[in-house]
Amino acid sequence: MRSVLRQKILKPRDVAVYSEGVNDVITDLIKRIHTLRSQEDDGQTVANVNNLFFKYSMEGVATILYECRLGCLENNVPQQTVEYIEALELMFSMFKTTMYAGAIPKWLRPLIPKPWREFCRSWDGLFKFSQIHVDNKLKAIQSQLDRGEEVNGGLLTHLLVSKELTLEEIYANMTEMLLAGVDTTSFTLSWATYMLAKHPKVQQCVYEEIVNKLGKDQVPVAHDVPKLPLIRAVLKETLRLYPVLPGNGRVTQKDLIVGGYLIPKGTQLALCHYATSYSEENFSMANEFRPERWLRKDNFDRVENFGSIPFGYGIRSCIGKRIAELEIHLALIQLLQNFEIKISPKTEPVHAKTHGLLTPGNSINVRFSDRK
Ligand code: HEM
Repeated sequence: MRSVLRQKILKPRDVAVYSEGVNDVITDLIKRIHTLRSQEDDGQTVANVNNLFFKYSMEGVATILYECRLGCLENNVPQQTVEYIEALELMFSMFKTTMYAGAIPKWLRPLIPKPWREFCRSWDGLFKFSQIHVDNKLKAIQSQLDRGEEVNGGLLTHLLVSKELTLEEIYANMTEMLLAGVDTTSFTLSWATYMLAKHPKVQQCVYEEIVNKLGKDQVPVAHDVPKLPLIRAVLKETLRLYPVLPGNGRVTQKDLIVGGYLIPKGTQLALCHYATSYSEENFSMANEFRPERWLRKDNFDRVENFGSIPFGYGIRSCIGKRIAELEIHLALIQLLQNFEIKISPKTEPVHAKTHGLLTPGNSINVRFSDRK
C-alpha cells in the first residue's frame, strides 16, 4: 500500500494538488462558524469546537480520499454520513473493549459474545461506508470509459485505474485511512485553536505574518505555507504538547545496544513520546507553548528534535502526515484571516486525557470575533 501511495500523498508537493478541494471545505467551515455562533447569546461563541473540527476533518479527508463531498458541514447532514459517524463513535466508545475483542481467540467468542459482536458491528459500519464511496467512484469511471472519455482524477481514481491493489485492498485501506484521518486531525486543530486563544500575543504574531506575507484576504494554497514559518511552528508546538498518539511501539529487528544496555532482537519496545516531549532535557521551558522554538535560524538549521515525533518515524510512520498538515495549515490560516480567536468565559481550563488517543478532557469553547 505504501509503495502504491508513495507518489500520491507522501510528500508535501504530492498533496499540494488537493489545496483547492480543501479550501472548498474551509469555505463551508467558516460558513458553519457563522451559523453556530449566531445561535449563541453572545453571537460569537462556538461551543465544543471539536465537534465542528471533527466534521471539517472528515469532510476534508473524504474530499481527498474519495474525491467527493459528504455534507458533514451542512445544516442537515445526509443520513449515510450520520450512520458513518455513529459507527465511528461506537468504535471509539468501545475502543478498549474492541481492542481486546480483536485479540479474543475464536473459541472464546461464543462464551463472551458482546465484545466481538460490537467489534464486528462497528467495523462493518465503517467498511460499508467506504465500500459505497469506492463503488460510486468505480461506476463513474466506468461510465466515462464507456463514453470513450479520458479518465483523470485524484487518489481513488488512481488506485482504481492503476489496478495495483485489488478492490478488497482498496476498500480496506480507504476504511483505515478515513478512520485514521478524522479524530487525529480534529483533536490537533482543537488544541491549536485553544493554544492560540490562550496566547493572544502569539496569535497576533502569526496573524501579522499572514497579513505581511500573504495578505488579509488571499486564499492560501499549499505553496504559500513555506512562506509562513510561524503557522508551521504552531502546528509542531501543538503536537509536541498534545501528541494525539501519546505513545508508539516497535519490535527490534536485530540486537541493539542503547545507552550501554543490550536490547535483544525481537524485544517489544514502548516509546512514550508524550514524556519525551515534556522533558526539559529535550525542550527548555517544556511546559510552555512557544512555537518560536521551531523557527529555523538559517537555511542550514534543521530544528529537528527527536523528543517530539508525533507522526512516528521511519518506514511505518504516519502515511497521512502531509494530508493532515495541509488540512491544518490551510484551515488555521483562513481562520486567523477571518477571526480573532478568544477563550469563551464558558471554558474551564482544558486538560488532556487518554482515551486511546489523547483527547481534550472537556469542551473547548471559543469565541470567533470578526477581524476588522
Ligand atoms: C495530526 C494528525 C495525525 C497524527 C498526529 C497522526 C499520527 C500517526 C502516528 C503516530 C502513527 C503511527 C506511526 C508509527 O508507528 O511510526 C500513524 C499511523 C497512520 N496514520 Fe496518522 N496521524 C495523523 C493524521 C492522519 C491522516 C490525516 C491519515 C489519513 C489520511 C492518517 C493515516 C495513518 C495510517 C494509515 C497509519 C498507519 C500507517 C502504517 O501502519 O503504515 N493519519 N499516524
